[in-house]
Amino acid sequence: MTITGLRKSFGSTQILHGIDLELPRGSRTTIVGPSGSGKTTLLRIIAGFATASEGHIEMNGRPLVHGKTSVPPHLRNIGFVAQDGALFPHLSVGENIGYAIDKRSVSRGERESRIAELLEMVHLDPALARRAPAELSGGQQQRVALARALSRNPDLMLLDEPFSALDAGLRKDTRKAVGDTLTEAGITTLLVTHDQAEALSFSDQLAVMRAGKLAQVGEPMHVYSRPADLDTARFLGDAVILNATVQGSLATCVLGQIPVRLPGRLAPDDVVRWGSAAADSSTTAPARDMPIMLRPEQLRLAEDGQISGTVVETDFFGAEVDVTIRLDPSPSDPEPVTLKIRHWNVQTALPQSRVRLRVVGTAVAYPQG
Ligand SMILES: Nc1ncnc2c1ncn2[C@@H]1O[C@H](COP(=O)(O)OP(=O)(O)OP(=O)(O)O)[C@@H](O)[C@H]1O
Repeated sequence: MTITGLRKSFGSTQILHGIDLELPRGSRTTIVGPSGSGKTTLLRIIAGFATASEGHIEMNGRPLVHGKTSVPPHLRNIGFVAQDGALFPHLSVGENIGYAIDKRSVSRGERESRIAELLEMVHLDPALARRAPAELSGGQQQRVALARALSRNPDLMLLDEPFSALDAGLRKDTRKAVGDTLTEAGITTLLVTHDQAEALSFSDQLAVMRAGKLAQVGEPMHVYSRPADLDTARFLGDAVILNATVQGSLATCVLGQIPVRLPGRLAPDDVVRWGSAAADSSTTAPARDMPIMLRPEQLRLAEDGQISGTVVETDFFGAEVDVTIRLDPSPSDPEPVTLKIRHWNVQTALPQSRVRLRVVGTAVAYPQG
């Protein structure tokens, strides 16, 4: 599916400011963004529940939206699973799933075996078909909602925060089962969420939305490690942001000298313009002050590390511990700098202990701040 120049206004307020997004066939894409950034509005336009003000949507060569003209929702062949699954409470699980299977064109036996097949597809026991939705767990109900959406053999599946009502463990398992099912069926999938971890783990492609625009589109790993701007960096996880002087491809900061690279692309055709001097890796390039960003896991405790400091506090999460460290003052930075790293052993980072640090990998430098 291809979305081009999509805009949407409610009255005089513009909500979507020209969205361009390509969903390769059979792929999984996640749109992540803060509340109110326009994610649901975009999903509703794709589903046909809302109209666009401008722009185009094309699926498998067929135009679905052309400005204000659009194909009605029931002719789009798009499945939709909402946050609460929205199962019909008065129908059994089987009747919910079979709702869209035309009773006139298939026999009762064929219909029942199709329902059983759909239940198996979402990793549920076909015997559940006779139960009422209320007799199922939240995770099972979401899988039934997915089976119902799959019964139409959609070209595209839209998932609007379908896991957000589930508790942590169930959420992870259901997400995996749903993702696997859709990939096995070869269905192009678009998930909307405001959960960063979910966004990074579910998809092949991640689109970060902010204030009605896509701030960055790319592979999740790439967007996480080379965010296009500092807001995206902060939104997708913890970020250590430091003032630095960058010359060529080397930054000098409170952590010593660190190799730096460019932020990722904003969108496929929109390369960030880096000052020509900074792109030049030669040391004759002029030095410039700018912020740099590292992920906390790039800072490691190491006995032979060049940077020393004192642990101020720890925050224990089981497998991991967040360690806040006050760095020793250096001649270039007489003001104390405090930063947070991620460590695996709470015993080697007790509060007040003296530690040494080293930096792993490269930082991302932001010439525009
Ligand atoms: N029918 C409407 N009329 C007027 N404004 C609307 C309408 N629907 C949405 N909006 C506004 O559009 C903006 C984007 O809303 P949208 O629901 O798309 O955001 P979202 O990113 O999905 O947020 P959330 O994560 O909270 O669901 C909000 O400011 C919202 O108030």
